[in-house]
Order: sequence, then C-alpha cells, then structure tokens
Amino acid sequence: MDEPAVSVRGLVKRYGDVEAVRGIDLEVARGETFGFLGPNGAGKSTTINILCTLVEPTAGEAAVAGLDVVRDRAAVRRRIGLVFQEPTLDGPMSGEQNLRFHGELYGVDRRTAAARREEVLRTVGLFERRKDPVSTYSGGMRRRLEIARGLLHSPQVLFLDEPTIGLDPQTRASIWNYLARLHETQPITVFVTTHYMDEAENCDRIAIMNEGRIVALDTPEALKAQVGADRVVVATGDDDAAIAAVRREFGLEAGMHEGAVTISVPDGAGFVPRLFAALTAAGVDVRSVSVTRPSLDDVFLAHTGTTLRDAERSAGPSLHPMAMRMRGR
Ligand SMILES: Nc1ncnc2c1ncn2[C@@H]1O[C@H](COP(=O)(O)OP(=O)(O)OP(=O)(O)O)[C@@H](O)[C@H]1O
Repeated sequence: MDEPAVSVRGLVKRYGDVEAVRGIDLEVARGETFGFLGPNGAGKSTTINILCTLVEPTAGEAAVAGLDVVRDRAAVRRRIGLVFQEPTLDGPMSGEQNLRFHGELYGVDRRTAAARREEVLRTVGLFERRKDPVSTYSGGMRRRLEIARGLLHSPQVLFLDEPTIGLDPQTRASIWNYLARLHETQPITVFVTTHYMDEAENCDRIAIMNEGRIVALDTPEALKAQVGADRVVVATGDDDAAIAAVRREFGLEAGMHEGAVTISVPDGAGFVPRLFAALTAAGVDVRSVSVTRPSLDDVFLAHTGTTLRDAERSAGPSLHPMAMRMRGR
C-alpha cells in the first residue's frame, strides 16, 4: 500500500494548562481531500501547525509525506504548501511578482519557474490578472493567489487553515471549485480546516474535532448515515396538541426548534403520511411539513450533544497561531 500523506499517532499539544490537542490519531491517504472540522478552539489550527512543522508536539508522532515533522523538519517544509487564515501577500507587488518571489525562496528551478507560475495562475483563474498589483484584487482573488503560491513548488500536501474565512458564500464556493479541480492536474493531498459544515461536504473524508479530540472520522456520507434519523419539521395550528398526539400515537418525543414541531425518525418520507393522518385525526391544523436528511450539523450534535454554533459560542474567540507565527518570521 502507498505510504500515507499524513500519519498521526497519539498527538498531544499542551500550552501551559491548556491541552489544545488531547491525543489524536489519523491517517490521510495520498490524493485525498481531508477536512478538519470543529468550532473555534477545538484544536484544528494547533494540529495543522504541528503538521506544518510550525509548532512542536508535546507528545506523540506525526509524519507528512513519510517524514517526521520534528526530526525531518526542513524536508517536510519542502514538500508542503501552506495557505493561512491571515493574508500574507505583498499588496504593491503584482500577482506574478508575488509568485516569483516565493519561487526564489523555495528554490523552484529557474528553467521551469515561468511555466510553473503560468500553470498555477491558470489553475486558480488569475492568469489574466497576473500583472495587476495585489492591492487591486478582491478578497477571493487574494485567497486564490495564496493557493497558487502554496502550489508553486509542487508540494505533495497542501495545508489550508480556514482558507475561506471572512469571504462571502459565493466566493467561498468558488474557492472550493478551484480546490476540487486541483486533483485534475496533480496528485496532491489537500488537508483543510474549516468550521463551515457545508464546506466539509466537499471533502473525501472529514474528522470532526471538539475540545482537542477527534469525535468522528469518516466520509461525510457515512457520518450522516450513522446518525440514522431524518428531521421532520411541522408547522401546526396547535403545537402542544401536535406534540401530545405524536407522543400518544407514535411514542416519539417531538421538540420545538425555531418555532416548529421537530421530530427525529429513521424514515422521514415514510413517516409524513402517518403523521399527517394522526394530526388530522387529533384535530390539529397542519400548515406545512418538511423532511431533511441528516446534515453534518446533526453528526456534530450526535457526537457532542451540542450544535456547532453553540459550541462555537461557548469557545469564544481564539488565537490564529499559524498566521501569527508566520507573520513573526
Ligand atoms: N500559542 C498558544 N498559546 C496558548 N494557547 C494556545 C496557543 N495556540 C492555541 N492555543 C489554545 O489552544 C486551544 C486550541 O486552539 P486552536 O487554535 O488550535 O483551535 P482551532 O480549532 O483551530 O480554533 P480556530 O478555528 O479559532 O483557529 C485554544 O484554547 C487556544 O486558545
């Protein structure tokens, strides 16, 4: 079998009393797009910082492209590309100059550098704008240029720490389009952190992290299937009567969420006609019914007992150490 692109065993990181990463294990296959999902403060950035050799682990082991991130630090760095939360581009320089500068830093072969620059600029749709100063780029274009820069030296693994943070939904979607297309041109492994559930859906597999631990790891589809319940939401003329009827007729506990009666059942579509009949028989006026398949939010809820949004609120704002460290270098 091919050596994994990323391999982590018993990884721990403590900052004083704070245990940011509490013993995690994972393996990412070559060519995989692997998502790291979790609320602020879950330990995603700390893990990615360790894999990028920017932070040393307190305990455990991690290897990237088959090389140990502590013992073979320089060799790991040559094989990875980084895209940070905070912009690190030089505004007055053009997109192309930014790439040229980066290529020199990374010792990209001068004979092939121009062709490589063109290739990565085309990959992220910026070739036409390559001569313009970065200061004239939109937020989404800057992030795309950072992705191009991360790819310039042909890394085996591209690490992206919240690459779409602060971008509008349309721009976020376009960044993911470019990421998805990377695999068409190169056999690269993508390791990306996000706290957007919808983005995690684009990954081959995801790890959900909470309070320093991986609480679930699988394909998005498998994780959702494990939840095993659809969500049926009913708007009624008498919610209390509806909840009582659901308990009486089906032995199910309905809850009130966002102003509507909500019921979790394995086969939502099959349940709706029976629900409709039971509520009508109980004299409850049914205004609308919707059925949704389990989302990654439901997966998070099932594993942690809280929604991602609530977990985020209780975690509060946290540091973005990778960006801080890189800026300080
Ligand atoms: N350099 C540091 N010094 C002290 N504590 C730190 C440091 N870096 C991270 N932490 C703490 O470790 C915990 C995990 O933080 P981390 O940034 O890894 O989480 P995260 O999931 O990436 O969150 P975010 O999405 O906000 O970056 C938090 O409690 C954070 O405050």
